[in-house]
Amino acid sequence: MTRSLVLLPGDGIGPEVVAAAEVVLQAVCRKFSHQVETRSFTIGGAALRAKQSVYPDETRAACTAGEPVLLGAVGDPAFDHLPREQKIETGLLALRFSMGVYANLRPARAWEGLEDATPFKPQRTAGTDLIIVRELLGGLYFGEPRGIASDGQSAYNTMKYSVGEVQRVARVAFLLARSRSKRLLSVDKANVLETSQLWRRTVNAMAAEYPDVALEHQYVDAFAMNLALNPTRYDVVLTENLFGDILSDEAGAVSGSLGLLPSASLGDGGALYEPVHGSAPTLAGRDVANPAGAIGSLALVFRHSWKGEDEARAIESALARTIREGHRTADLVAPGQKATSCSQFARLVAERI
Ligand SMILES: NC(=O)c1ccc[n+]([C@@H]2O[C@H](COP(=O)([O-])OP(=O)(O)OC[C@H]3O[C@@H](n4cnc5c(N)ncnc54)[C@H](O)[C@@H]3O)[C@@H](O)[C@H]2O)c1
Ligand SMILES: CC(C)[C@H](C(=O)O)[C@@H](O)C(=O)O
Ligand SMILES: [Mg+2]
Repeated sequence: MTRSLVLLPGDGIGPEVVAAAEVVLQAVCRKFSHQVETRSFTIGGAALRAKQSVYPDETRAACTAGEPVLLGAVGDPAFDHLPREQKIETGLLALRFSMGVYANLRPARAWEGLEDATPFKPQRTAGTDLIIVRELLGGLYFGEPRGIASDGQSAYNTMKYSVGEVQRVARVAFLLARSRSKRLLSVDKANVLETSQLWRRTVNAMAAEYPDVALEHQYVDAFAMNLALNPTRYDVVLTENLFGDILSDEAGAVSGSLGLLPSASLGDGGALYEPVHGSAPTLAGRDVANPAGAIGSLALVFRHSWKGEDEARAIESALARTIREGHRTADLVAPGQKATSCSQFARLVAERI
């Protein structure tokens, strides 16, 4: 059977980390005798330059046809001045919205061999293995009305959630918790925000359907601290869009680098896979980016889209072994120390599949 994967290399380091994931994909196909056909489309600044649109029609058609999509990153400082409707980041949100991917799974773990690479004490981070389930299509990112007043002296965004929006992402989190440690933490700001009060009430009401899952709640400010103090305490963490965006970058620091974090965005149809990091413009074109987040995202393609748990584990084990054996990209070495390049790191992972 031939599987299809849509590739969106995007901007900055995006094409380099996607190319790294492709090298690993080829190794997986050889080992497991799979055939995967890849097709690449433009998005973001690259698409704006080539097609005058951040999310061109042919890219949209490919991404909404039901096949999994692997995105590198988007973002280009040359276009930061554009108004919101034309912004590259607005194109990324349009991609996610068009694919209907409301549950963004962002796993973060401590890596054996990287104990000295985080600012945290290894005895606190060792054993960290958590997944943030970030609601991806609601909240402040999409709420209307939004805008800047005509006199330019004030601006506003709307934080909005419906019961249905909370239920569909909470269901993913409850089921994930059931398949793991049976513990679910929901993070909100219910002491201040009505959206969070609705969020908490909805999640509490659903808990009866999952009596085997122990549900806990924390306010987002307290959890931001606890994630740094005690990351090993947490397993599945459910939260709304903006809180999840911020907390997942913090989880990147707990792991050692944002470049290590993969993600899977799931909905009722298609699935979008992307490293958590952005286009890191200062690293682009230098073969220095860490491709682990993109390679880990490929593992998630196998796990969630292709029912390929063995393949996913093979990729994750090869990644862990490469890191354990001391191969580190520039983000993980001390200044002046020799680093493994992005492309070389990918080859090392591929050899270990
Ligand atoms: N999913 C996405 O496409 C996505 C995500 C985040 C940011 N962005 C966009 O990317 C651009 C840059 O944003 P930013 O600087 O805030 O975030 P960023 O994630 O690009 O970079 C943050 C920091 O992490 C480092 N970093 C990120 N990825 C790395 C990797 N793979 N290897 C080594 N180091 C890595 C960068 O050098 C930088 O120091 C912006 O245009 C932003 O909107 C896109
Ligand atoms: C670039 C931006 C729109 C995006 C987000 O906020 O979702 C990014 O920060 C992420 O974490 O994927
Ligand atoms: Mg982010």
